[in-house]
Amino acid sequence: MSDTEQRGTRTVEWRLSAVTSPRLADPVPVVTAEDIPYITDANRFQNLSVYLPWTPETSALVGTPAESLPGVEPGRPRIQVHVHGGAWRDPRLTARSIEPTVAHAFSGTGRSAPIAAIASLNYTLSRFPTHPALPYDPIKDNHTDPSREAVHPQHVSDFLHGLALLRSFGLTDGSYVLSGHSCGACLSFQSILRPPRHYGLDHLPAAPIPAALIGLNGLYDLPELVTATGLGESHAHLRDDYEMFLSNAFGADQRAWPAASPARFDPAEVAEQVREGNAPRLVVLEQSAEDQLVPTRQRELLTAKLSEVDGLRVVEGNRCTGKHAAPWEQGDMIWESVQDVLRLLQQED
Ligand SMILES: N[C@@H](CC(=O)c1ccccc1NC=O)C(=O)O
Repeated sequence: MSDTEQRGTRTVEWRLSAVTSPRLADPVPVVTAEDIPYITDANRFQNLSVYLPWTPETSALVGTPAESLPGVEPGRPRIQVHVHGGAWRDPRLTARSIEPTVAHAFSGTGRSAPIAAIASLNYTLSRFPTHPALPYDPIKDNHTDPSREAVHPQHVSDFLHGLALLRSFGLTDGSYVLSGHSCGACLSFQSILRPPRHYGLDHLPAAPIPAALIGLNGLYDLPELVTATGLGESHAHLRDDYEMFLSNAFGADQRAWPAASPARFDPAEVAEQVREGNAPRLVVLEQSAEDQLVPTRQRELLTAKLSEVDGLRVVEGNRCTGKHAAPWEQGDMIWESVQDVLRLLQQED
């Protein structure tokens, strides 16, 4: 292993690799640094990966330690940061799920890509005692895997530690677009629209502020996911699954769920964050009408709530179609959505 031990965290070197998308004929070469820990004595999910397009400049980085994000421009959105989904519990859905999107973003060889880097974060998961192949129950398994025992607000805490590492790599306010899929969308909106103190995380630094937030097939109103009206007829059969994984991720006391739900944030408080420059002015919400896991009502509720926020532009995107996982599995939809956001941001300049 070429990694070197340092201060209880690992330094990871840039290496040449390739990523694929089912929608592209050929693998796309990239320069990547994978699984960079963002906290001392990290568990196996407290890390992030960075992907760069393969260019003469980035080739020169291969074999050197990944310590900065090349191509950051102050105040210009040149970076995408992504948070994966998986119901806060699926160990098979990781930061690598952004790779098909990376392939689309960096497939135009010779042309300079509109963004300079894509970072993708892992975070500690919650228990998943009923996973068909990889079940984990803290009591039965005698706490052998802390990387699968998170309870809210640990997911937010991990994500903020990850953004703090990216800040030390050069990420600044306005220099990136933040995307999240499913529970990753929930985590992004939780972490950016409310300050750390909302979760009792006052000891953590606030995140660098993204230029825009993109929610993809996201979960935004947790109490509604366990009610008949919230789920609707099409998704009513998922009630017990939702109740199980939301209880594992947020605690069984459902009185704590509203404060953790982006669709229930106080619009006046979010407006104050926007006014002070501590939250983005643009939010794009993507929701596939054919999503078999997330009811479209989740997006409707968040659109309605965030439309009450003075100074915030809320746009319903139309790039996501097909099943719940299609956006990250195929990559092209997420990349189209990021490009839409870059265009919307340009219009505002
Ligand atoms: N394979 C996943 C399914 C899943 O991710 C999921 C299921 C229902 C509603 C939302 C989901 N994902 C959100 O992150 C699981 O069962 O953990």
